[in-house]
Amino acid sequence: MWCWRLTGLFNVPCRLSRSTSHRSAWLPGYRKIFSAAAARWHHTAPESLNCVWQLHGDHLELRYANTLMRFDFVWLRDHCRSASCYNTKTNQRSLDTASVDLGIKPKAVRVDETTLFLTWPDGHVTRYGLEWLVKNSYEGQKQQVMHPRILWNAEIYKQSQIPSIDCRSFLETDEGLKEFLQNFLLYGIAFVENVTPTKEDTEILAERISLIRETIYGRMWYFTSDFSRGDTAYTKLALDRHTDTTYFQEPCGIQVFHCLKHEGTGGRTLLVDGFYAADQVLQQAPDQFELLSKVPLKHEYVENVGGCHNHMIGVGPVLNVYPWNNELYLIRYNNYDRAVINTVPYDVAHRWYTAHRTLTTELRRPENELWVKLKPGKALFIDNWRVLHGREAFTGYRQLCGCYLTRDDVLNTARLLGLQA
Ligand SMILES: C[N+](C)(C)CCCC[C@H](N)C(=O)O
Ligand SMILES: O=C(O)CCC(=O)C(=O)O
Ligand SMILES: [Fe+2]
Repeated sequence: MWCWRLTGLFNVPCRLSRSTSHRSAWLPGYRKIFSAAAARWHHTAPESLNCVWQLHGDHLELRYANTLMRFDFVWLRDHCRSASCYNTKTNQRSLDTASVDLGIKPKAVRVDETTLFLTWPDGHVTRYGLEWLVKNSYEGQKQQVMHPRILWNAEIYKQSQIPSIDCRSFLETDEGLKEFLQNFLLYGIAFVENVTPTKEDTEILAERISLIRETIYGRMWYFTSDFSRGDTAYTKLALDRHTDTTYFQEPCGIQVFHCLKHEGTGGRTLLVDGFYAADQVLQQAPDQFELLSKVPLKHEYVENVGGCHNHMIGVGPVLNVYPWNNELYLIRYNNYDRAVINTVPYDVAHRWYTAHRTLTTELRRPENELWVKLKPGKALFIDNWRVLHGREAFTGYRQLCGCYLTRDDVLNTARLLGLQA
């Protein structure tokens, strides 16, 4: 499996395994530090280079498992897992962090093969497993991806021949559900087949993996081209690729679509991996990627049709990345619902339009477009934080049902099944 990482705004993402790629980046510098300070480094055992450490004025430096880590002393006191500091039954901290002296420094440090021991001025002893430190340190985190993913264009997606999961296996077995969720996490889309084409059966599917997110559109919704709501979705017109609910402070995490009926032509669904396109931007123009991840934008939904009156505003950049490793986690892209740009001065606005054009060009490449015709019985789950959807214009009567899901609850289900989410 490819492990795609956005290693840094000004780096090209790589497909190398995580340890090799990062180590090569810092090893020369590290060697220098290491040899200059060699006399003061402490080893686990004289013959072992497994773990070495050094106490500095304001931090502890530790090298273990090819990771050079630096820990703040308050951090080390704060994360103490001793019985008086941490409740392992609830997995909650009991220590009052505000009671820790900000100038605290360990009075003794010792390391054996597996554990770091710190004795604090008041005599309290903190123990850390070295493996735990690697996993939980900033330096360790930087080398990890939060969400393993496979970025795709139409060819890659088709080549991987991801099967749809049978409805019964999805509903009745953990293996079926897990396979579905693994596909969903990796690709941002997944299908369930042999679903009874009703709103009620679609609801049962949704509830198998998450809480349903009720919105201004309701809990489970039906929609046709009756313009019952003041939005283009409720017409027969084509809809260009977009993500939904960009005008929420937290856009809906997942969208479920199930076509219950279509007597007519057209109406195919378009799917585009927004992260694949963003990754192309990162490679071609990292400064444009950065701008798209920094400029805050407003999206807005103003509705005054029939009895429906709504005014929603959501603020956030087009690309949302974790600042410590630059990994993308959310794309907000909806040119219909984007509001007036008044959050940046004119020159930044112009640079933003250039960057938006680069991203749009990638999103519109025909080779990135996956077209599917939704049919009764086949439900589609879309990661609305990653994969854009659109539709072709259509004729005739077409009825879609579906709902939005809360992202936290989908990821919760995935983690409980042992998946990294
Ligand atoms: C899915 N459903 C028909 C209920 C709502 C459609 C919302 C459409 C809106 N322009 C957006 O992109 O958020
Ligand atoms: O009609 C469709 O296939 C999708 C319309 C749409 O974008 C939506 O409902 O969010
Ligand atoms: Fe939509």
